[in-house]
Amino acid sequence: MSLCFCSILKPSLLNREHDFVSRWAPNPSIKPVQLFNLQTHGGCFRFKAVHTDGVGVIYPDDTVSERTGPIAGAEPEAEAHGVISEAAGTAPEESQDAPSQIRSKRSEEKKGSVDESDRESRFKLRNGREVFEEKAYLVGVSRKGDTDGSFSIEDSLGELEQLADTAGLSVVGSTCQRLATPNSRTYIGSGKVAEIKSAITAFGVETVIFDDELSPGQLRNLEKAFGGGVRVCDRTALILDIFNQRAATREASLQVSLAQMEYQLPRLTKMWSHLERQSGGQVKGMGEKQIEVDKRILRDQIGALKKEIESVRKHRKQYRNRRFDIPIPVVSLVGYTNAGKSTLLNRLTGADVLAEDKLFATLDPTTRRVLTKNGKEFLLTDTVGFIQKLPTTLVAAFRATLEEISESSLIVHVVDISHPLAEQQVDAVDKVLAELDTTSIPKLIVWNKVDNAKDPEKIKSEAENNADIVCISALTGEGLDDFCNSVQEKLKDMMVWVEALIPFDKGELLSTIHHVGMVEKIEYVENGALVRAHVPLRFARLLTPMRQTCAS
Ligand SMILES: Nc1nc2c(ncn2[C@@H]2O[C@H](COP(=O)(O)OP(=O)(O)OP(=O)(O)O)[C@@H](O)[C@H]2O)c(=O)[nH]1
Ligand SMILES: [Mg+2]
Repeated sequence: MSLCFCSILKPSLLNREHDFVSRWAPNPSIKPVQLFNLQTHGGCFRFKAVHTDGVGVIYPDDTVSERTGPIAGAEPEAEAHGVISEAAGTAPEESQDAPSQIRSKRSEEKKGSVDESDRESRFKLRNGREVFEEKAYLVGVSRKGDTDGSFSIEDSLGELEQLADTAGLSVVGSTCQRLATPNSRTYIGSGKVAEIKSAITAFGVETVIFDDELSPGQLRNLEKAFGGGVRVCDRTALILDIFNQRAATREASLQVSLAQMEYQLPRLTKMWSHLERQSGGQVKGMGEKQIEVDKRILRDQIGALKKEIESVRKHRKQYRNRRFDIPIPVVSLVGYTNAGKSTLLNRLTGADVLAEDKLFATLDPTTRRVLTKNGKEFLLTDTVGFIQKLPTTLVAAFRATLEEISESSLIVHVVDISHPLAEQQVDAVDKVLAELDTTSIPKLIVWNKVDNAKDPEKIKSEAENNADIVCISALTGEGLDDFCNSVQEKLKDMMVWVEALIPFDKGELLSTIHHVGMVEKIEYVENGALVRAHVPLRFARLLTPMRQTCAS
């Protein structure tokens, strides 16, 4: 993928020595090649390659595409999809560039290929970066028999458009097809392929985005069918790209890189088979060997990333354990992307987490202390938003972050109740929560953006009849006291009943009971304060030596 819309794999993010170096040359006159910028290009790869001595241009795109033909012994599904692109005059250091620099460099390249008058107007400022707004065309497929009440194909395409917009693309059209089973070679039928080809010409489309994950072979075949340098990609690549653009911390960058590599690993298949074709079969088997080498290198990088993420995970756990020493319950905000989680955290704690009308504004968890009006305390954690068809590689890569959720005392599921697809979004979030093994954690549902709902009164009265639902507007502040009370009630259900005699010289314990527990009665007696209260289990253990049964 190029320009603003690019899934740039950052091989040297962690260990520079793990750079993606390929030593394929069988001929001593051909120097080893360093692949310094591995990008998805419609799910396949475009390597910017230079010889390690910094000279020479190898296999421009055109050469490869001209030579692309049926591969002997290859399954149609597993057609070659690797392309080594021209890199004349490009220094290998480019791999060390920040993504924004790489982006703008690619934007520069693109500038030359687009009509002058059109060009300038299509450079837009996104997330503080100048990006070239590619023209995108969306394609969705609905399966016959898909009647589970989830997102309709139109709804899903609407969401894909939002994702494309977030990634910095301009959507110029879309189409969908109903199929019993997707075509194994091109996902959609040949008539649809022809229809999209016409749209590409008519609208000057540069990128075609499919709403479902495509196989590597399907991606390649579609790119070939559309021709003319049109990129093809799928929803997963788009989401990975947004995450890549949004990753602001080291932890998020690591997790995104891992997800990208895991997405790309199966797509390396047959990448090098062009070598066999170009050499007229004289070095038969070379491409095959190279795939293995490249896969091994990528696997090594994945291994290194996983180790690094594991150390981040341990760090995070230590930090959480330290937090557990303070017996304040942790409440996690979860929900569909754009539901208003960060706005709620900001409103309750005065935090300054980025909250905006874009998908996936938040990638890293932020925890802040909430002090309620009645003097109670709890910790509130904002987390990454979910989406339907969330790539499993992403969930797996973000496990370290998502552990925050599975170790909290209470999960608050924030729903944008004003959204026409609120119900479907709730189902999508529940699906991800089930994957995270959170069934034993109590949940509170928050219907947010009630100020924006068509019939707020109806929604409020519906919520009143359900003890597990609170209606709020994080924007206006409406219902926030009710929210805090409901959180307290839910937390109380998780607490244990204690009766303890707190000596006068341990006064600080008494004030902690007030902050984190629910005090029923305090009686001051000769040698201390006799307390009857609900307290968090961890704190109850601390009080064990002081526990006793009160007389009344
Ligand atoms: N009208 C209205 N808008 C809201 C409310 N709460 C949040 N918003 C808006 O909804 C948009 C998304 O809010 P965020 O807080 O960023 O949503 P989020 O759930 O954190 O989103 P991600 O980080 O992408 O998962 C922003 O434009 C907010 O101003 C609300 O109660 N009413
Ligand atoms: Mg957020």
